[in-house]
Amino acid sequence: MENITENRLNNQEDNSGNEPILVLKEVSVSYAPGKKAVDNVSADIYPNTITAIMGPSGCGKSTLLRAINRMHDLYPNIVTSGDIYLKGKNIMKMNPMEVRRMAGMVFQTPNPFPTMSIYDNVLAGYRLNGIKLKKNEKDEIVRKSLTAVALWDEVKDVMNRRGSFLSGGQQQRLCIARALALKPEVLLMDEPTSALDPVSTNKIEELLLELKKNFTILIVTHNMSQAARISDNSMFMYLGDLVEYAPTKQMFTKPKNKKTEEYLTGIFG
Ligand SMILES: Nc1ncnc2c1ncn2[C@@H]1O[C@H](COP(=O)(O)OP(=O)(O)OP(=O)(O)O)[C@@H](O)[C@H]1O
Repeated sequence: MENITENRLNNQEDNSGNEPILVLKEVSVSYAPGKKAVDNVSADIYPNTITAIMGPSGCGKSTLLRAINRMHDLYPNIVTSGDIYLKGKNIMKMNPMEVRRMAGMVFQTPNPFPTMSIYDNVLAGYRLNGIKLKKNEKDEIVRKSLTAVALWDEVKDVMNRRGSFLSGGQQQRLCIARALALKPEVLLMDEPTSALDPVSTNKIEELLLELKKNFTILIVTHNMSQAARISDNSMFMYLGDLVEYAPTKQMFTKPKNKKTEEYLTGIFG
């Protein structure tokens, strides 16, 4: 649709002197031959930013996000093409487990492992990766990760209780802690607050603003006011295309593309 160079980010001044941490180059994903759910998407994402990915249902937001941590590899019928560079390394050529460690994923519905304790939930990624840790290392990772999501004080005395014992908002913070425990470069979040009440949503939004000091965050959201509140840059996708990628303020006040404007003003979506 648009020339891909348009989508590098329509305002470089915020990023002067910065190398992108994540580079998408002509990324396409097909679930069935001849039909692209994500079509030739290119974008540079800069460190310590929050990027909102918006667009109507079925436009490819989740599909794009999943490509970034090689989740599509789990299904042989899904074909991904193009290149994705994370900290300069082409993730298409890396071990998928390493990619998933570097690009942590948080889903729409909080999904702590129901039979595991809070403590073990935080460390689940290490277990899945077959990484053995000493007790003091584990304690340190659990404490730091839960502190980073502002959950430590609430759960430090009930660490052996199951993750499912927590409220929905706490469970989502536990899932974010689980992703952070692996010290990722990028956090990929697929509508992480859509199952939460406004108070829990507000806490997660505050948390994301805090976390961006140390991480780079991509968040799929249907909530335009959320995108306006927390994101630095926004992507608008439509029918698999990345139609517009710009600083959020600019996109919300002066969208360049008619489709973006129609979506943001509620004409469709
Ligand atoms: N596992 C799958 N198998 C086949 N087609 C799929 C699969 N997942 C998604 N699709 C199709 O790919 C396209 C993009 O879907 P995707 O879930 O990425 O969109 P989305 O923008 O995240 O939508 P939503 O906002 O509703 O979550 C849609 O046409 C969808 O039907």
